[in-house]
Amino acid sequence: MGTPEVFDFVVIGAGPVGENFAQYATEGTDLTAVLIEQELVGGECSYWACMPSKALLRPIEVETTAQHLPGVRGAELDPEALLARRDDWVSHYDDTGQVDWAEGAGIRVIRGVGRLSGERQVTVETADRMVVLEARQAVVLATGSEAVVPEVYAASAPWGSRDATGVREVPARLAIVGGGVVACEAAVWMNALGSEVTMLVRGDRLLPRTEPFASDLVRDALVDSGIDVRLEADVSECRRDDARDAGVGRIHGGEVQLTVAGDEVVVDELLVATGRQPRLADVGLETVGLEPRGIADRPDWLVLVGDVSGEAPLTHWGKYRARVLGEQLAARAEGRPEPVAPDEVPVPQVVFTDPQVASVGLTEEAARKACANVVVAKVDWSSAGGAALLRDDATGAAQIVVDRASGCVVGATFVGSGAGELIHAATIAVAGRVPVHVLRHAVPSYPTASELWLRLLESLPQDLRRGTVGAQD
Ligand SMILES: Cc1cc2nc3c(=O)[nH]c(=O)nc-3n(C[C@H](O)[C@H](O)[C@H](O)COP(=O)(O)OP(=O)(O)OC[C@H]3O[C@@H](n4cnc5c(N)ncnc54)[C@H](O)[C@@H]3O)c2cc1C
Ligand SMILES: NC(=O)c1ccc[n+]([C@@H]2O[C@H](COP(=O)([O-])OP(=O)(O)OC[C@H]3O[C@@H](n4cnc5c(N)ncnc54)[C@H](O)[C@@H]3O)[C@@H](O)[C@H]2O)c1
Repeated sequence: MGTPEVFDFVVIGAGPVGENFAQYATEGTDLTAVLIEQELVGGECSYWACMPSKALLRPIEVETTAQHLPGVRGAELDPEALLARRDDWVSHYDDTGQVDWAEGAGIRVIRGVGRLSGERQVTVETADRMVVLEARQAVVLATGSEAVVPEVYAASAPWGSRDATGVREVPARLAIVGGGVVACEAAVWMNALGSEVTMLVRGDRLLPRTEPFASDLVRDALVDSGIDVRLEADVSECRRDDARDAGVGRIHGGEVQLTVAGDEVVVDELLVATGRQPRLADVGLETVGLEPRGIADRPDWLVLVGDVSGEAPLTHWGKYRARVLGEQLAARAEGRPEPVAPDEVPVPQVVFTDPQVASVGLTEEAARKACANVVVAKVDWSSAGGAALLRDDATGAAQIVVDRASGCVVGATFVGSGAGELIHAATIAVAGRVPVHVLRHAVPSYPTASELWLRLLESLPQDLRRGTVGAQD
């Protein structure tokens, strides 16, 4: 295998997070990084997750919006063109552009499976040989996450999120197990593509990590669009003849028969969307005396970032952490003062259903646990003319959660058309700890959906708005 090739940073996994880490750890320095990738540079997000799903969802949202805008006639979905758009946005599963970007930034790319093989050492299994690498500063695991498939479905070769985003054959009847983000978003595009969709949700609401009012609004919208949403629907059995891997996005066998709370549900395909877990298996942890469960107790030279870290499994969050860590480790390597990041940074998320659910920071329930005294303001989506103008069937709501002691917004949730583009204002307010009496002077333009902020601030008690608040009730 020869003498190890030495880099400052050896990064296993070239998803968005690995790429960002390598960029920020080397930019403007003499430090070197290598990215090891077993599939496509750009990772799950670029080819099988964020990009294809959003490429599919946007035309659907535009079409349904157009149907509720008097003055527009003839907006119609073209399924073939929709799938072609998806293929364009995933660059036809070709990562040349991202490899060129990495190499242009001075980052080496090695294709193969990377595994730890000793302290600061990684061995890469490429198509034709083993390559040994050594990290002067750190080995960075950015290996992402993998879907968790409950045992009951394992023998039925169900669809995973890759099949849903990479759909080629549209099943006439599709059951989706799960009520999280993947399940809700996939239900929208599979329904629009013509599947008769049944959602089998174990819990008593969709999107269990968001505000309950958001769960209700999304459920109502999914039901209105013709989706059968079944809550508290436990699947006890799953049978399928001729289960096989027919390729990504193709139907994986015969009919699927599910026993759901005593009822039989028969479908042509089953999508299992029951969550993801950090991809820590088969990365060679045992070679340095570690195992996935004890990963928190690892040496300084081994860094985890992105989905594999167990933090919020979101591209923007992983990339943020990669930027921060990259800059910090570069500074440490060069003996410069390390840039400091705040201890608490709020995590935003947008669920691209219709209506969209955009949230940041704490939910009301979490805020009540974290703060002694919390004030909540909630308004209807159509309370602001600019929001109502976006489509004539506008439904939704906006909510902010304010910590009375500091007068600052600690959480916000917007549910409505285009809500995703509104959330950054809330993120700035929460991250910047801007008191609401100051936010009053951030004037939203008329008539934009941002005027929801006016309505929200007007709903707060006067003392909070005026900034005369103490720690009183
Ligand atoms: C259907 C779906 C839709 C999503 N939509 C959104 C969205 O709209 N917005 C959002 O913020 N998040 C979204 N996410 C989450 C997002 O995809 C992840 O948070 C993001 O991809 C994490 O980036 P990452 O770089 O940590 O991991 P990944 O993107 O998974 O990249 C990890 C890379 O490491 C490689 N790898 C793993 N092990 C090895 C190894 N041993 N050797 C070499 N290479 C290896 C993998 O091949 C992969 O390319 C979505 C997820 C799903 C499933
Ligand atoms: N727009 C976005 O930002 C976006 C889109 C898609 C995915 N993602 C990310 O990907 C991650 C994974 O998404 P996901 O939807 O797979 O996970 P999730 O954690 O959001 O939802 C999992 C769902 O499956 C249910 N579930 C878990 N185990 C089950 C079981 N044994 N039987 C039946 N139901 C079960 C849960 O109750 C929950 O409803 C998310 O956490 C999210 O951060 C983000």
